[in-house]
Amino acid sequence: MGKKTGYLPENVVYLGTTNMNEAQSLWRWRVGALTALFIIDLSCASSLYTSVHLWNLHGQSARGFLDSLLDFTTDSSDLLVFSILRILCLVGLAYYGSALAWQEAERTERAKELKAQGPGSSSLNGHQNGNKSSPRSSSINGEQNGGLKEPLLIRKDNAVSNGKPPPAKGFEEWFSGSSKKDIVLFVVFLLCTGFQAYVGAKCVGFYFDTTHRLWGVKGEVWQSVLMGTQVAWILCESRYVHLVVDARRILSRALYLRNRRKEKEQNAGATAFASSKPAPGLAQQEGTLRGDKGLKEETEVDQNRFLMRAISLAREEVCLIFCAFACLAVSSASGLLLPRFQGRILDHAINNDRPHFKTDIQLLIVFTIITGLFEATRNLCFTVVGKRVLKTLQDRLFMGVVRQDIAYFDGTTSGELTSRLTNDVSSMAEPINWMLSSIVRNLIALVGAFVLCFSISWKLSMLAFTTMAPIMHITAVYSRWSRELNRKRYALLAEANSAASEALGNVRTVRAFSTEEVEIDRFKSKTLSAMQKGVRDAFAYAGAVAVNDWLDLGASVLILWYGGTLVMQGRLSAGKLITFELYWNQIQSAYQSIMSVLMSLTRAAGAAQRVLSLVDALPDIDPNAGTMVSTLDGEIKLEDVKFHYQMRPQHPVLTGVSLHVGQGQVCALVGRSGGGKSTIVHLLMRFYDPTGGKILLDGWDLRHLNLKSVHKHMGLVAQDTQMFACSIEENITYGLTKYTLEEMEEAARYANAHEFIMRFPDGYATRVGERGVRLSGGQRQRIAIARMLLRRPKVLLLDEATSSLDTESEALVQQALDRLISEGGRTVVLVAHRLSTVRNADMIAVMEKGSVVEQGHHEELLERNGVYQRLVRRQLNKPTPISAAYRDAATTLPQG
Ligand SMILES: Nc1ncnc2c1ncn2[C@@H]1O[C@H](COP(=O)(O)OP(=O)(O)OP(=O)(O)O)[C@@H](O)[C@H]1O
Repeated sequence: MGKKTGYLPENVVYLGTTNMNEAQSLWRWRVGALTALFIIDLSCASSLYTSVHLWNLHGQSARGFLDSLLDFTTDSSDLLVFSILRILCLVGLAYYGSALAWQEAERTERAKELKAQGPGSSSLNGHQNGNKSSPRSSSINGEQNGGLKEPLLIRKDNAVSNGKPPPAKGFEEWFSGSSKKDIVLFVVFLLCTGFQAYVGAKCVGFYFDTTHRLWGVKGEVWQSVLMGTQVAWILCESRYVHLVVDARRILSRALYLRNRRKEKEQNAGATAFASSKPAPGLAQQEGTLRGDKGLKEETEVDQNRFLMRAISLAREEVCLIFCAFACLAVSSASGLLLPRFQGRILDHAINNDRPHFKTDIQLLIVFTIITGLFEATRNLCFTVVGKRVLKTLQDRLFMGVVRQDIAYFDGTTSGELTSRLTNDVSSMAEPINWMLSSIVRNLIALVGAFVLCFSISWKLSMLAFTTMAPIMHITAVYSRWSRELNRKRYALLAEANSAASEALGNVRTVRAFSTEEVEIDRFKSKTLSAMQKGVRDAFAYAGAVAVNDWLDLGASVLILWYGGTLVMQGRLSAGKLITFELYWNQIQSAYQSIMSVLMSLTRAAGAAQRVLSLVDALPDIDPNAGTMVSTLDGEIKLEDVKFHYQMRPQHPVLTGVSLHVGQGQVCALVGRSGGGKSTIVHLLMRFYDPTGGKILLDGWDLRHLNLKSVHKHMGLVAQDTQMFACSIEENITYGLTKYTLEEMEEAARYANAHEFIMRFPDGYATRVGERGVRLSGGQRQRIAIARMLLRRPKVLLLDEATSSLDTESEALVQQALDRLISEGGRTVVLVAHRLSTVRNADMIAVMEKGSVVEQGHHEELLERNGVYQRLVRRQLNKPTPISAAYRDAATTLPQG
């Protein structure tokens, strides 16, 4: 399921929903579940109490009840009383925590509104400005499709992204924030864990009824199940109080946003909110997933979804996975038997039972070899699967990126994309690798060891498991916190990547302006912030692991204490105690392995979201859809074409362009810089679709034609000549599978490129460097022209194709183009500033303010005494560039 607002970048935290119905049902459901838990808890306690008192007729009177309260081993009155007290406390704490969550949600929303209104706002009352909400505030509060369907967002502190540390919080602000609520929740946790430990301790010392039966089942079993259930429910209660508080926050936020929306609608009229368009702030946000028609939904990835996707990615490797699972089954089964043999060997040694001792030693050796062998094979299979999944993922992501609409690339940077292709993919694939190899194995080990522990001594197991609740709680708290932190960290790493590739891509400018230090600082500030987050995560992780380890050791002490007592009483053999301890260690290590996989899944969920969103996003302009075109006459018609770029929606570039270029005609687009000439070329190539009107090619709407087949008949030489880091030959023949060397050389000759190419020692094999840096601008442009000519297109689009050339080269290239044009049968649309380039065109279209203001021949337009004549006159009177530069400098630079 995707989010309604489209792609949500890493500085956004998902909190749930603002849909009122969803929020309310979430709240009701969680409150209901907590109530049910309380009822079960109380039922367990009272059933236990009743069974003890009915069967033992113990503590009938009020006095007896009070006495039995302190009777730890034979009565359960204490459990009943403590259950009632605990439930009352939890209800109170849940209520108070919910109230705090409510306040917190409102405060956060108001602060966000304030922030969005800018530094000018001085009070917390954002209501006065309701009718002129800034783009940012409307992006947060705006709801699409007329409903409260927008997800809840919290933006990270912008200061972090600017490389500056966020302002320090005052104690008041700190303490009045979510910390109070966290303290309440911590108290809930302590309370529940304390009671759990109490019930656990009671389990081992309690005298269960061995004489009575109910429905054929022994009283001992009934009572131990009741007590065991209570231990489990207490853990659930703690968790559910957290969930209720969280649901309250989501509900209060939804309510707050609904009220604010109503207020704003009353103030500003329904128009502002009834619009189904996304708010401009969000629409222009960089790094968002967008298609040609606007923002896109992002694939939301949480742990579970990540798991499902990982499984579906690994589906192709089903044979290897099957083999791995077979090995896993054998190694797990034999691995689970090892502690049993170890315990038995110890018992045989104590009892001096040599024959059994020897047999068990032999069996232990055999099972150890089997376990190791199958374990190694399983590992190998899963590692190979992991590597293959990584490759599939990399390929799919690259496919996903390349096929995106051009509008997407307008709103992102190559550094950001490189970061996705490298960092994010490997961060996502790493846990998949682990997960496949470790999660199932550890689950088997965990469940198996759990059952075996209970079979050895259920009381010992109950005691040991009381430490599981805090371990699980700490792990859950850490993993939630770490997920958000890592989401931010990945975003910062992408920003660092972006800064680096920008600096490296413009390294000459950086050198010319001596801004190396500035660029280094910019990069460092990003990596520093990312590193700080990583270090914080490492500290928290170390803390969580340390506490878990202590608890783990604590459990071992409990096992040895109670187990040792049982051994001394002769109720348990030393070997069984050792077996139990070994199984317990297995449970611990399996649990920790599962947790670390889950934690790495959590960390990787942020990266996975960035990767899978692109993998899943289909372009709005599908180059493979539409009617195939086998030949093209080349007639072009623009009918009232309107257009604006998504990143600047408030600035219309074309306001209604109508133009007809007949088959084989040459049309020159002229006009002021920024008038929209290149935009028309982009629309003809269908890099974007017009926002109004239509473009017809041979009478067909361009949107209905198969773009790939259309592009075969079109040639573009763009303003910024694009080269690949390979040989000149590869650059000229780019995208062609069939060509002859003669054809290539002919194209190069046509473009007046052959001569300079042959002057290079390696000729056509000369490598041009990244983006053609080893060539001059003019050389690059001539190679681009040769590339286009080799395809012999029916429609030529020349966007200032000779702009980088000196007068001599321009004359040479112009000659080549003239020759090509004069061959006839080709429609040419050329954008040019130089008079010499446009004067021979069949038609000149003069563009101003997004529309064609004049059309006609050169002479015709000159006679009109209009915009074209002024342009020509200005060009004829144009001072030399150098004097113009001096003049501009003199008028624009501050004097003195
Ligand atoms: N990808 C883009 N996103 C947002 N705005 C853009 C984008 N490309 C161009 N623009 C804006 O659109 C307007 C028209 O640009 P265009 O490149 O079509 O002008 P032009 O007439 O070709 O200019 P020039 O002669 O200088 O090349 C300009 O204001 C420009 O800033």
